[in-house]
Amino acid sequence: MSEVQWIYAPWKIKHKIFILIFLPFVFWLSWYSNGGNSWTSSLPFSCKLHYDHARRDGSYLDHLLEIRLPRMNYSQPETMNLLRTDVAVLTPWFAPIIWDGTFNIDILNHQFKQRDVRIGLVIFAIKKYVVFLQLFLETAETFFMVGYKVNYYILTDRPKDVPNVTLAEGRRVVVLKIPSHARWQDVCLNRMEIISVFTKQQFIHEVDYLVSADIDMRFSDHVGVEILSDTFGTLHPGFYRAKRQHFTFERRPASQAYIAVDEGDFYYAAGFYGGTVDEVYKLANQCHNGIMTDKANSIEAVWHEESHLNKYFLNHKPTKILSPEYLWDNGMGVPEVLRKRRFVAVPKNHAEIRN
Ligand SMILES: CC(=O)N[C@H]1[C@@H](OP(=O)(O)OP(=O)(O)OC[C@H]2O[C@@H](n3ccc(=O)[nH]c3=O)[C@H](O)[C@@H]2O)O[C@H](CO)[C@H](O)[C@@H]1O
Ligand SMILES: [Mn+2]
Repeated sequence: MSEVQWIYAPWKIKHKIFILIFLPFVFWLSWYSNGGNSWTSSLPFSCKLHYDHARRDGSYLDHLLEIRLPRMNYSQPETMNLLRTDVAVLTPWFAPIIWDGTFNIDILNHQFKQRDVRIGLVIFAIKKYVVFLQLFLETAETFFMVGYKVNYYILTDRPKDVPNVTLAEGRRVVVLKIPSHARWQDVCLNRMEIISVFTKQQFIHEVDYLVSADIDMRFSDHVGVEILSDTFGTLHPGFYRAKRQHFTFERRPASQAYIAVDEGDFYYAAGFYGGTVDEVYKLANQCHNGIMTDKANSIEAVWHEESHLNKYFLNHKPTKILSPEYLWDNGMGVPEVLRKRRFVAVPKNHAEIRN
């Protein structure tokens, strides 16, 4: 008799039992150790997906990518000298306030490029506001997130009026048709609901960060990854020097946007804010809920969704604050602290354009 013992013989009854019990266990272990996201994550063909994901995440493959990146030469960061002496560059909750002179864009690009971040710029062009699209898009191509993947999400009731603008590689226009509203106030208020719905449905699968901007604006200087953070808000050009009791917060306690006179950090403009897709979803959803509750109580906040945004940022402090360089109105002149005007209001005839 032969002494050969089969170590692995799937055709034998005992080994079949072995396969039936052991193989599922191997798959389960692999799935579990992959974070339990998807059973396909344990298969080899998903490696590339995971690699791409990790790149964007800035997580565990960083050290591999770094080998291929060039060395950087830049002057040593200062520990004993201030970058700016004329403005605050940090909030009491340790969020940086972004002014010209406070950041080195080369260092930031070096960091963000490794993650290959994708940015969604959300803009509404309802009714006559489509006239602002051309200049907005052209100047965004020159100044906004140059060198990065950008999706321009244009929410409009007039898709046919979206102009054809030449875009750099990796950047595209995504036109999303939405209904219009008779009152301009409702167009503004409705932005929160639309952003929350599309973020959950679509944006979350396509980009890493979302930036929401007014359309009656043009870019006139660099706006790049220095703005990106979990959440960021912009200091309103009309109130960045004002005392909090003069902020135009909603002051009626009946509104969900109510803020007392002795509360509030800054007055944030609704014309430029953003964050990671997850955080923008939470923000838009919560503001939308506040707006709906107000509606049920027959009250409309004084500055519409901007009032609700300010209430949200009071309770959920932004992790970065943009100086008014990132939202300026030339009607306010050009104070000395403002070394750059990056995103500027385009003058408009309110009565004409809103009706
Ligand atoms: C710079 C800034 O902080 N602007 C805020 C401010 O004024 P603005 O006076 O700048 O508001 P606005 O007329 O620009 O309206 C806000 C945005 O809604 C869209 N829109 C509005 C009306 C319309 O018929 N079609 C249309 O597409 C468009 O994207 C526009 O940019 O107050 C508004 C609410 O009162 C919003 O909070 C704006 O974000
Ligand atoms: Mn505006």
